[in-house]
Amino acid sequence: MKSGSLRSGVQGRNFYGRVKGKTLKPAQQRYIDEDLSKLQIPRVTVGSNPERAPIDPKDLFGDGRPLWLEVGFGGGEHMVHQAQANPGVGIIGCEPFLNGVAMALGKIRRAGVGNIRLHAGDARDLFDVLPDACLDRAFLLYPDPWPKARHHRRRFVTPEHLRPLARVLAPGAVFRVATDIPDYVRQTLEEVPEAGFECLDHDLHSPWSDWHTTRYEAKALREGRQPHYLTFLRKSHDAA
Ligand SMILES: C[S@@+](CC[C@H](N)C(=O)[O-])C[C@H]1O[C@@H](n2cnc3c(N)ncnc32)[C@H](O)[C@@H]1O
Repeated sequence: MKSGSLRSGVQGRNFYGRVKGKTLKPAQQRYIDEDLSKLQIPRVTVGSNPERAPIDPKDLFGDGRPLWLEVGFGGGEHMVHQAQANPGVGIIGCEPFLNGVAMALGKIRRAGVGNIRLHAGDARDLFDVLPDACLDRAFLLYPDPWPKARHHRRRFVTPEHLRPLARVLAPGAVFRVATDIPDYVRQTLEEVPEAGFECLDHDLHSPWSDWHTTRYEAKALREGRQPHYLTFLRKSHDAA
C-alpha cells in the first residue's frame, strides 16, 4: 500500500489524498460515503459492523446474481470494464488507496454502471464479513510487488490472505492473477495451490478474451516489463 501525506481541507477530489496506514479519518470516510450515496453505491459494510457479522450478499444487489471480487482495483479501469461487459454480475471492488477510490468513482459515474459495490479498505476486512463460498470469481491484478526479500511476507499471495480468499470463493470459482514481477510469479505458483487452488494456465499474453489493461500494466509495459497472467480454479472445499 502506498503512503504519503494527506492534503488538508475539503478540496474536491484532492481531499481523498493519500493516507498512511489503513484507517480512514472520519472526514475522509464521510466524503467517500457522500460520494457513494450520491451514486447510490452501497459500501460493503465493515466499519459499522464491529462484530464482523457476515453480510448477506443478496442484500448488496437485491438478488442472487453471481458475485465477482476485484482486490486492489487501483484506478478501477478493469473493474468498471467488467461491470459494463457483465451487467448480470455483481462486482465488489476493494481498494484502500483513496486516490484510486476517487478515480474509480469518476469512472463509475461516467460509465453509468449500477452493478459495483465498493469497500474502501483492506481486503482482509472484507473477507471477514463475507460468508463461505459466496464469490464466483476473483481478480488480483498487479498486486503490490514488495520486491525486497524481507518484505515478501507482506505480499498478497501469502496464506494470511489466500486462506480467507479461498474460503469465500465457491468451488469451481476462477481466480485470476496478473503480475510483472518474476519472483511474484514464483511465489504465486507456490502459494496459491497450497491454499486450495489448481493452476489452469500461466501465459505471457492475456489468455482472457475479456481482458482490459490497467494503469499499472500500462506503466509496466512502457518500462519494458513482461506481464504474466495466471488462472487458478478453486478446488472443492473437501479437496483443498
Ligand atoms: C500495484 S497497485 C495495482 C492497482 C491496479 N490493480 C492496477 O493494475 O492498476 C496494487 C493495489 O493494491 C492495493 N492493495 C494493497 N494491499 C491491499 C489489500 N490488503 N487489500 C486491497 N487492496 C490492496 C493497493 O492500494 C494498490 O492500489
